[in-house]
Amino acid sequence: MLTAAEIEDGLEDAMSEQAKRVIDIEKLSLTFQTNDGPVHALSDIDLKIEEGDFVSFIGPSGCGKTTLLRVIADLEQPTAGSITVNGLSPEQARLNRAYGYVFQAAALYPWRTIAKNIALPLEIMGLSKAEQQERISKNMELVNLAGFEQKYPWQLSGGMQQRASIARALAVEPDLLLMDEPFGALDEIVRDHLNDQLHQLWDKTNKTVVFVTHSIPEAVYLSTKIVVLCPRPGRIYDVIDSDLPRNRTLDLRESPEFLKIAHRVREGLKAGHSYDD
Ligand SMILES: Nc1ncnc2c1ncn2[C@@H]1O[C@H](COP(=O)(O)OP(=O)(O)OP(=O)(O)O)[C@@H](O)[C@H]1O
Repeated sequence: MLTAAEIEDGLEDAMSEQAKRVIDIEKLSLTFQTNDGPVHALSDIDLKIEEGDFVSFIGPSGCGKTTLLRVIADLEQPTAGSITVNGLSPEQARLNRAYGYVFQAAALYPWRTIAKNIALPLEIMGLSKAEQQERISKNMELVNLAGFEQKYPWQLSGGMQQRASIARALAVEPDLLLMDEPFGALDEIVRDHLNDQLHQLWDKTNKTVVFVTHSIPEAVYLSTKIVVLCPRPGRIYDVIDSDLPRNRTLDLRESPEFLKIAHRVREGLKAGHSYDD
């Protein structure tokens, strides 16, 4: 028989387990009503994301990756099922500034310096000038852009602009970072470099990241969990919990363990792919 203290310990463990769940999605579907009829963007999605996970959504065009990210961010409403973010509705989580969102294009205001772009959400939050300055310096440093504060976006390369937009998302100090193909438009060498930097940043800060990509090496290199989606209707085909070491460098991509996971992702993508796309 369990003692009262053991029951209490068990309850505490269960509660702290519960506290670590960042995203909980159950039987979630989303159908868009369009002039051409309904589009089943997401169907029967079940997914759990824990604190500190790096989760990639990968799948062919139109399988619902962006829609799923937008549901988490409260930018789209599911038509069935449930979702919580930090135990709250996506709307409450958004109002609590639970997440930072990084878009496909850097989306920086060209008439503002990089520092002023990063300051914008902080001004809206009502932080003092000194607090804004502190967060700008800290996050410019984190993305290796220290010294570029007074430049305008057009004076920076595409990769630097994307790093600046990551710094802007981080400056709000969210525990959750939602990233929609942030490096999709960059050449492969720059992309490798940014993958490496993002991995180190995640490792240092232990944030939870949800990341949309089309690239198998990017998904496998960055993720602790890879969610393979397939289209019509958009659904989860496979969830791969990566057993690669947390400490990673780009040469890991040549290892048999890496290639094995990449192979499983590729098989999942092939199964869900239509060559009409
Ligand atoms: N606002 C909308 N109204 C109607 N249909 C939409 C809307 N947004 C997305 N869709 C449709 O929902 C499906 C999923 O789109 P989504 O953008 O989530 O796919 P994706 O996997 O992110 O694609 P890609 O890789 O091309 O960015 C597609 O068929 C798309 O046309």
